[in-house]
Amino acid sequence: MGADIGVTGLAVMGANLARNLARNGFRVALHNRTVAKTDALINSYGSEGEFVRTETLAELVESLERPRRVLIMVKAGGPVDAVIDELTPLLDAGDIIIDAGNSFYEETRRREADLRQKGLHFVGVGVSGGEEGALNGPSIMPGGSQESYQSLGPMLEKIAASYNGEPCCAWVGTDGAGHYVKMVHNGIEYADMQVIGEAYDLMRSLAGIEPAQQAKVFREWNTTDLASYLIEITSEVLEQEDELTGRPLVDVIVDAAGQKGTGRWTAISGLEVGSAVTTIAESVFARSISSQRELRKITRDVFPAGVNQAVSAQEFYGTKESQQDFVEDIRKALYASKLVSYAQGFDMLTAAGAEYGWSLDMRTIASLWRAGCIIRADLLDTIMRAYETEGETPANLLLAPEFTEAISECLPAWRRVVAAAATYGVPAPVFSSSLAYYDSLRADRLPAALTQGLRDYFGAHTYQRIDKPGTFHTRWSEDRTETEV
Ligand SMILES: NC(=O)C1=CN([C@@H]2O[C@H](COP(=O)(O)OP(=O)(O)OC[C@H]3O[C@@H](n4cnc5c(N)ncnc54)[C@H](OP(=O)(O)O)[C@@H]3O)[C@@H](O)[C@H]2O)C=CC1
Ligand SMILES: O=C(CO)[C@H](O)[C@H](O)COP(=O)(O)O
Repeated sequence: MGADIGVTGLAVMGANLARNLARNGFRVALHNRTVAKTDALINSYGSEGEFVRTETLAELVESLERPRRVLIMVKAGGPVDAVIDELTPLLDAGDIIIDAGNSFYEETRRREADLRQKGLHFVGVGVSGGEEGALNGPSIMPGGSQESYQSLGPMLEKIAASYNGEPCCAWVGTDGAGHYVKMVHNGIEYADMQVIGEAYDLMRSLAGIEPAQQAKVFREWNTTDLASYLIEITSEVLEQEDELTGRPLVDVIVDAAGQKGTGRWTAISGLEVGSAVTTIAESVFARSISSQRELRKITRDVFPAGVNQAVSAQEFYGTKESQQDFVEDIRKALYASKLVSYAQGFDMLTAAGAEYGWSLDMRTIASLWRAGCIIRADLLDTIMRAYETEGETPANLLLAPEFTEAISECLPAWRRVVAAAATYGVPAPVFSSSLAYYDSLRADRLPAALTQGLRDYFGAHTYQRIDKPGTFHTRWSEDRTETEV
């Protein structure tokens, strides 16, 4: 009997997905470029299910039932193409190649089109949940053809996380749609982490609340409408003591955030599809600034922190009562900013669906993120409900009845927190830009009118008028009369 599926790429994610498949009763053929990893997996976990050890991709393909299903879980980019190039001549029409890594959706579109020509199915699948999720049930976002999902779906649904008995796995759209949805998930993940970071920084810098004490605050917040995996693990990271120094671990970690690309792609794609994903983009830039350590050092030397500002902030927020009020303000600012990042994520999904011809269903996508993935949060169940009412899809999530009241309720606190951050010089780029997004959406008039006037002045770019249809230009360098063009 052949194996049900082959997995190539047995680093943390591939190894755990393979184990998850085997634990769920599938016969799994294993392959890794470095054979020692295959052996390590079989030695440690071989008793968890049925594994077939292979040393080459040819052996892997040979060991599979038809139509063959090969899941690639290697480093995104060139390695995926290298594996596909080696696999393709070994496969037959109707076989399925699955790329479950964090591949760039445009590459998935290219690979899918290319392999379709050769009679193969190529399925780009977004997988989220990290190491633990891959093993015990991740959130799975498959793209590719609907036909391939018929063969693959039951298997993926079986190993996925479940929420109220529903699998967090559903076909989301053709070609690169799965990887696009995963990319947006990661963009939101960046924003989620950045708003948590800003809340931590403000509590510490302005109210003097130390990490261990903040762990309790985050644990408390996890019982509110902020309840989520990332809030939960924040308390664990904050209470961790460094073995070597006895200091809070967070104080000995270098303050330069890494990034592998998905956040940057989200920001770029937002610009391309014309969706203002300011909160998400600002989160990516926050990581970029953190990594410019040399520049930060030089700047700090030129503009030292205002010691007096910090002292007055401590006087203001340091007393027990004002501290409590400030912490509650920060919680509200965090929640409102988080809502904005989800609103932007879904807005760009809507725009991308139209751009790429994907029938992305926002309700389904929200449902997939309710469990298993890194951004899982109670909020996603509410978002799912916001998209449930047929014919009443909100133009923007902030306008859904589920959230309008929440935003109004958080608003005064959100403004106070942003004002405090600016007054005392604590960077809060995402709290601020999320508030600016909200204010921009609700503004009666934007200064874009002046921008249009300036564009017309220097480049004859024309403008439209509020009081009559048509396109107009003022003869700025002549007699300044207006002409319709
Ligand atoms: N880590 C995480 O939390 C998550 C990761 N992902 C994505 O899943 C994928 C796998 O991630 P992860 O498990 O962390 O592993 P890595 O991204 O670190 O990739 C390591 C794997 O890629 C293989 N590999 C690298 N280059 C090649 C090549 N040229 N040819 C063949 N194989 C190659 C390695 O083989 P060898 O052992 O021989 O070096 C190894 O199996 C990535 O796309 C990642 O972005 C998705 C969700 C969460
Ligand atoms: O996909 C993931 C989680 O959902 C991966 O952990 C990814 O590496 C996170 O992105 P980055 O490394 O850029 O923070």
